[in-house]
Amino acid sequence: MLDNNQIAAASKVLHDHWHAGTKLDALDGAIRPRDRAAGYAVQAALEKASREKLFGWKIAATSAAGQKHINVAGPLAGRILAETVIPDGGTASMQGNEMRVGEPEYAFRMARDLAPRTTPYSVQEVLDAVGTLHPAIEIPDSRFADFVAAGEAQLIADNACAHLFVLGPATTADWRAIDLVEDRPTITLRGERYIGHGKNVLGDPRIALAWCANELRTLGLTLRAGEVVTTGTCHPPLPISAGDEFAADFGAIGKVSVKFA
Ligand SMILES: C[C@H](O)CC(=O)C(=O)O
Repeated sequence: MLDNNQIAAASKVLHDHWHAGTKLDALDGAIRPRDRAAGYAVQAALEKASREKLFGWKIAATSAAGQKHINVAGPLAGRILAETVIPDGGTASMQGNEMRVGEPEYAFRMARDLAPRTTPYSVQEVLDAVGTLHPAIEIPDSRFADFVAAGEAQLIADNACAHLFVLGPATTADWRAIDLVEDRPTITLRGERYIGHGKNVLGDPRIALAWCANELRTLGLTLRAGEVVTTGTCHPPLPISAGDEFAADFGAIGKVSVKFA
């Protein structure tokens, strides 16, 4: 495990690259996290260093395609900072973005805090604390030039590939009655249509949400009222370029879009 100085040094390197829009090959051996716990410790320090308000949480790699994209075996949690949130219909800069993909996602906003616990939360317990469901788009990136080689501990330290995030309006329909497993949003990009599938997200986006609550629980954290959790891409990451518009229509759940400049 890294000591506090090593954690602070690793988070500073990542923070500086994040803000300069530059990439690194790997964290130096002396400050490189080697396991998930060390990765999350660096990520927490990164949040502190940013002095930004926490908007919510992202889950990377809840789908087979997401896992393949960053070469990990299962989900990783990351923080969404307020400065990285773009309004629905707004414009995202491609500057410094090497990953260059857009991802349609299901996002939940918490209505109330989850009470801290030592035992796992059930899916229903977490859902009972949710207020709203939203269509969302994630625009991930990595501070590692070769994110496929970085490994899960470094990817967790680097905030689970968080970069930019677009939250659509809250679903007006009774979202609790919608079958999220069989939901199939349509993504329109450069005149082509792509169909996502709720089932791709850990079998059910609600299971992904509960995974996040339980992952945070093991870190001594809990989901809080107002926080948003975006559950990971429901379609293989779609390549994007400046000039594109990425529009996702989730049917009864609603629509969300972003332009790239
Ligand atoms: C960056 C990767 O595509 C992982 C991810 O953010 C996701 O699966 O969602």
